[in-house]
Amino acid sequence: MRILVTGGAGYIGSHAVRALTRAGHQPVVLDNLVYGHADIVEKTLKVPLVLGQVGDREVLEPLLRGRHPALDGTALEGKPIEAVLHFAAYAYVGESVTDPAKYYRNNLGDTLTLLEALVATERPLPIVFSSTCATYGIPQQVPITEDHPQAPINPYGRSKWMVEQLLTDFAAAYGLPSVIFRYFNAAGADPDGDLGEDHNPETHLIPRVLDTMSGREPYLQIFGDDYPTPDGTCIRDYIHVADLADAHVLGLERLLRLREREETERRPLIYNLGNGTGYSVQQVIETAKAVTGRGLLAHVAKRRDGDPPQLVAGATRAHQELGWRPRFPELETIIEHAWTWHQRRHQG
Ligand SMILES: NC(=O)c1ccc[n+]([C@@H]2O[C@H](COP(=O)([O-])OP(=O)(O)OC[C@H]3O[C@@H](n4cnc5c(N)ncnc54)[C@H](O)[C@@H]3O)[C@@H](O)[C@H]2O)c1
Ligand SMILES: O=c1ccn([C@@H]2O[C@H](COP(=O)(O)OP(=O)(O)O[C@H]3O[C@H](CO)[C@@H](O)[C@H](O)[C@H]3O)[C@@H](O)[C@H]2O)c(=O)[nH]1
Repeated sequence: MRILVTGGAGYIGSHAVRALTRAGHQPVVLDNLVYGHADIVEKTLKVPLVLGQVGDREVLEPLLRGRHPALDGTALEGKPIEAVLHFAAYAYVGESVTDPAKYYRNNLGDTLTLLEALVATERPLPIVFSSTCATYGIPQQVPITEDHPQAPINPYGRSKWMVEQLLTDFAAAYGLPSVIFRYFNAAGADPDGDLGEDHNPETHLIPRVLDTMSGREPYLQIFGDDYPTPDGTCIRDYIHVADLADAHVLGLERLLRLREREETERRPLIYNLGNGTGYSVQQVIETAKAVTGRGLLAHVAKRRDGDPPQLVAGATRAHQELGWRPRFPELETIIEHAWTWHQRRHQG
């Protein structure tokens, strides 16, 4: 099936493109390349890349009908899109606080345009949406299950939460089939070593630890060691990016099957994606030392605004309903794959 992957030139989207191809689907990427990498799509993944903004109807409408040329000039053979994986968004929490308009315009505004285009087709096209554990805000209890109240504490999280509301309303009113995945902390890299995390700027913990260990950064800042956790540093649930990618194929195929049997529910299917195990910042550093055999200089800095002390997923629903089984649940493996990618990337 021809599947549109918005944000497919980015970190998680590119891994999902690989998983889709391996499952026999034909992905087409739409990305504005503000943060994505054209080479990864065209040379590594070898799938068509359309350069454009998700909110641009002049790109979107012909693209959904398979009539928009790819960046390299090739046509899409008129084969229409049958479903969408929607990764495209801006995801810098700190920037969302200082420039919320950018986040609401891109993450909410563009997504509204996309959803309108999906329901304007003959039969609403299924969509899988990248949401986040940041929609829960400060958790009342961990592990966090899908029915935990949502109270996001920054504009990024609110933009994702608002899209969840749109999907709920579009399902009820127009029968738009959707899956909402609330990811915990995406990490790691494709085990083949040719895909991985390449954000600029990079704010995520594991790549920053590795940048420091390889001498690209002089030291690591630990944002706060006075949290109510056993060692005082924040606890997160790190989930391998290839496991996230597998979940997307399962979620998509479930939507397609339900639609085929005309059993589409008039509400989104919502799943947390995490391993259910939390690691503190300090534990991540110790594990990275063991994996890489390198040391690093770390300073305790003040808390980063908006960081909840502890985020750990309750993800049994995805296991039970989708048959999702993470292949790489161990933090060691996640860091090992990230390290392989990191070294390869910096060797060019
Ligand atoms: N990385 C994480 O830990 C994490 C956790 C939870 C949720 N998410 C969500 O997962 C998704 C992917 O995250 P990522 O880490 O791969 O980010 P990323 O920045 O690597 O990828 C996003 C891609 O989308 C593109 N893009 C952004 N807005 C666009 C638009 N309006 N039109 C076209 N292209 C656009 C960017 O150029 C980029 O290539 C995002 O929606 C993010 O909010 C990520
Ligand atoms: O240099 C660093 C970087 C991070 N941290 C800490 O490490 C933990 C993990 O941070 P990070 O890797 O930046 O991820 P989160 O901020 O936990 O991820 C959030 O940010 C993502 C957007 O990038 C959201 O989508 C996720 O759902 C949300 O959990 C946090 O406690 C940070 O304070 C440090 O101490 N030093």
